[in-house]
Amino acid sequence: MVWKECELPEASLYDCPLPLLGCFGGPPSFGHQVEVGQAETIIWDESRRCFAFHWRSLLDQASTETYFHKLQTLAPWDQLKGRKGQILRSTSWYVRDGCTCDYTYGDARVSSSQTKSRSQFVRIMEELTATVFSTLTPSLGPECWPNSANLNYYADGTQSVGWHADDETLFGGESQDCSIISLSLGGRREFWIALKDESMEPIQDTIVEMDLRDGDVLSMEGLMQKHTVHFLTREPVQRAGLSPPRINITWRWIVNHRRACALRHCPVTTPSAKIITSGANSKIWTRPWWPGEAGTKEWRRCMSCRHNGWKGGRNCVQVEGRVSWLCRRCAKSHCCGQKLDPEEEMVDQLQLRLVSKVKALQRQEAFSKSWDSFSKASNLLKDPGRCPPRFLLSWLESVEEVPDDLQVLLQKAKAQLEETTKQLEQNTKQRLVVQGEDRTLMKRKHHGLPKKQSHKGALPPMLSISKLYTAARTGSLTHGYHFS
Ligand SMILES: O=C(O)CCC(=O)C(=O)O
Ligand SMILES: [Fe+2]
Repeated sequence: MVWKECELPEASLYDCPLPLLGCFGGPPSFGHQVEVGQAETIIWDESRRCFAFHWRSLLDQASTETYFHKLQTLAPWDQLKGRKGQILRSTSWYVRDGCTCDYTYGDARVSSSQTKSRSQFVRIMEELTATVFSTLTPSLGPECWPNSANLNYYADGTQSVGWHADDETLFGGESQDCSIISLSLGGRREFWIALKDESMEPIQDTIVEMDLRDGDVLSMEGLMQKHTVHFLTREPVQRAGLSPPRINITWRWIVNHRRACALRHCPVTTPSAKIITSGANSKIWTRPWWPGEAGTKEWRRCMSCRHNGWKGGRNCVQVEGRVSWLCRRCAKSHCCGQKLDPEEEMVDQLQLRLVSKVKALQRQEAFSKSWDSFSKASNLLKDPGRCPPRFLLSWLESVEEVPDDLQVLLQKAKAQLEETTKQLEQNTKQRLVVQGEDRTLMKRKHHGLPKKQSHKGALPPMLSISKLYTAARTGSLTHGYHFS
């Protein structure tokens, strides 16, 4: 990770104080043990006026589960689709205090207009905004809280947001200080931040990686949207279709209301505390890539999880005593005894179970032919170990060979899936995002999926296994996860 000081420094914190949210609860941590309620610094770059902080589990599990469920079912979701009809993710838009501004990214516009469930949605968002900001910045009143939020719903790990900056005119982030505060609910996902070059492309050797888990809050402050881009990776193929759903809420301050908005000429109140202390020893600091920060990193596909996060790979290290190149997450879990998240272990076990079942059937001639034609029709690799689990399950279903223990799980998950899908669809407008090749290309490209899709062709109906996790979280499927 190479963050060098900027040659043309931005205004210093002393010349132009910035009320950093990361410093409200006292000095943030710089790579040390984080105290309860304390923020961990992810980026501290005084030369660019870029600051990012992370709060682990700001909301407890009971709250995250409640809000996840309410937002999943009551937010007016817009389903964003790519050119090939694939769902990129769903989004929703919330504004406070009489604002009627729409939100645009690329050429898709999310309206703030009325919907059936809007009043319930607004009530939940008001409550959630109060919960988060009275914890983060207890000394500030509601008039200082953000006046809008963009929500994203990722049904599973195949859905993501490409490299982009939240530099829309509405928030003024392209040229002035702009704070964005994001809350994660549901499944863990990886979030990368990098300095950007003149053409908005991330500079590869400046990527800072982190995990965002259920209840976590991340702030990006100062001129982050001017100098950096961020990216929510897709999960490794083997795991993507099984990863639990995630909702992300990013609060922002609209500082340039649209012409038609009644608040166009109203002054905007943003936090204005005189907090500029930091405890930082240096003017530039990024959270270390762990483990092996000192070791040589190479951009490769991880040899364990096979994740190709961006441009066919990601930062990997050769951990002592092993020949293979591993990504940050696998290096941690393989070599340093650090456990994966329980949900991920469940996914890995399920994948192993599915792969071994498919492999066992493959050894029988009749099934072997069926698998060959299925993998060919679905453009999959023949080796089941290299196939996404949902395809394995689809095939097992198609040959009626779902193991007994998974049968129970499947039936329950299907019932739950139908119910959730019905509720979700009631609140979801279909929107096709047409991908243009103009000035908006950068943003569009950054918000869309990478050009290549790994799986094409006709597929049998598929079970969205991500819903298993919704079920598992509510306890109804707990017993389904015992594997023989
Ligand atoms: O889901 C996330 O964590 C990132 C969302 C994001 O970057 C955005 O909405 O602009
Ligand atoms: Fe963003």
